[in-house]
Amino acid sequence: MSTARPVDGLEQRLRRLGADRYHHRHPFNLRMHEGLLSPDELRTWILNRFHYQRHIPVKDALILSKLGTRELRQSWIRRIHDHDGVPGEDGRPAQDGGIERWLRLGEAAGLQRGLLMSGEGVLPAVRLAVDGYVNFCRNATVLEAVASSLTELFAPDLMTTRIAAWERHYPWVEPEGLRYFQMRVGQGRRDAEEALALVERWTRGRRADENLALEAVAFKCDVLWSLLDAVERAGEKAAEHARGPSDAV
Ligand SMILES: O=C(O)c1cc(C(=O)O)c2c(n1)C(=O)C(=O)c1cc(C(=O)O)[nH]c1-2
Repeated sequence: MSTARPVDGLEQRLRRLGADRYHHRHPFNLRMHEGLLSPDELRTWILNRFHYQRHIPVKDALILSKLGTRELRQSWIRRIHDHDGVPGEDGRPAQDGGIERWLRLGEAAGLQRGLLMSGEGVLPAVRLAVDGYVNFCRNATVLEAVASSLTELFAPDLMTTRIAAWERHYPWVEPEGLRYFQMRVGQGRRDAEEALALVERWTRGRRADENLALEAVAFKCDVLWSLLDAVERAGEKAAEHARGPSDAV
């Protein structure tokens, strides 16, 4: 009988990486779930995450341009519609997208959509993290660019936790605001399944290619982690400012 351990498949390796490095473990998210964020901290997160959200269709358009067949493009283009929405014949939206729902989330938390649209208040490190993700999808191979979306394997569970935490701890956010996350749970599951099937098809169990996919997901975890580091630090600075000058010499 062989005592060799079976070699883990790609999905198992991805799930192990996520368990370790996905932003569900970030202290800011842990505080969010425990109900410990102030209204200003939650609003800072919503405003800065909008910068990420509005760039998702841009990175998906870059990925679209790398897909070599009609079938792949037909499928991937849905992601752009999911976020940008679909215009109707009369110029009014036939289908709202995630960006519109995120603007409503801002309004539900007391942030005017004009402020979110202006980009005012987006933290420098958040701009860099989001640029990093967009440029990764611009410059990497199609395998790596598609693989970098695979953090979505972990997002639906995190959003389910988030919805429950917000209902419980932040009732001042109007329930309509949660629509973004409620819609995204199903969309994220479907997107992750689709991307995983593509990455498995392209890597065909070759270890070196699987490693490239894992590195892309590790990079994406760093993007999401850095974004929260910046938001968390902004909250600490605001609290220090509110306390006034310290006595330390
Ligand atoms: O709130 C979250 O924790 C979270 C995480 C992620 C993710 O893991 O990339 C996405 C989203 N939300 C999200 O809303 C979203 O539309 C999305 C698209 C993508 C992607 O890489 O294509 N990730 C995510």
